[in-house]
This record gives sequence, structure tokens and C-alpha cells, in this order.
Amino acid sequence: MDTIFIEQLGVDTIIGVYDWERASPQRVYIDLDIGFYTRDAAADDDVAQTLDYKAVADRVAEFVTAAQFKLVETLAEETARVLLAEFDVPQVAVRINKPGALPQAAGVGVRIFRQREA
Ligand SMILES: Nc1nc2c(c(=O)[nH]1)N=C([C@H](O)[C@@H](O)CO)CN2
Repeated sequence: MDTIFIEQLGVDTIIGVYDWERASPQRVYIDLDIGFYTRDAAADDDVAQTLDYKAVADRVAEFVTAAQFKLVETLAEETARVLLAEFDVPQVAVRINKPGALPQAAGVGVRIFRQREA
């Protein structure tokens, strides 16, 4: 299995458990590692045979912008669910970094790995 990745996709979203976090969007950065066999697309040099990372980035940005979850765990879980439901991919790793959450840390968040159920 190969991997198509997107690094540090920045999206502004309502996220957090505290009242002040519900008032305005915060920037999160999303890393995606998506399992996909790329050999056929490479052989034909054809974007139609691969996973279009622009389509993935656009959909994830749309979903996350509209989301209003409290936990980064929920945002990661639901992002993985959208990818597995809407794209023909068997597995995804989703990492959410919320850099504004802890002043004493460069970033905090979660990384999950999910596979399509058989
Ligand atoms: N495991 C988690 N811990 C915390 C989260 C979270 O989403 N997952 N969120 C918060 C607050 O929203 C925080 O980001 C505010 O600084 C605290 N702990």
C-alpha cells in the first residue's frame, strides 16, 4: 500500500470545551495519510486513476469549517469517517494539531488510524 499525504492543512473551526472557544473559530492544522495504490496512475500518468489530493483537501476543509465539535478526538474521528465514506480508500490516518490550545506547547492534538470495515 502506498500513501497519499496532505500536511498541515490549515482550517478555522469552532473547537473546544470552554465557553470562550465556542465564540469564534480557531485555526487547526490537519495531516492526512491515506492508503492508496498509486502504481496504475503512475504508469498512465493519469490523475483520474489516483486519489485527487485537491478533492480531498477541499472536502476536508469544507467539513471542518462547518464543524462545531468540542474535542479534537471527535473532529479526527468524524473527518476519518467522511474520508472513508466518500472516497474509495481503505485506510486513513488523521492528525489534528490545535496550536492555540496550550500557551506552553507548540501544539497539542490527536492522531488516529481508521480502516474501512469489511
Ligand atoms: N484530550 C483532549 N483534552 C482536551 C481537549 C481536547 O479536545 N482533547 N480540549 C481542551 C480544551 O478545549 C483546550 O483546547 C483549551 O485550551 C482541553 N483538553
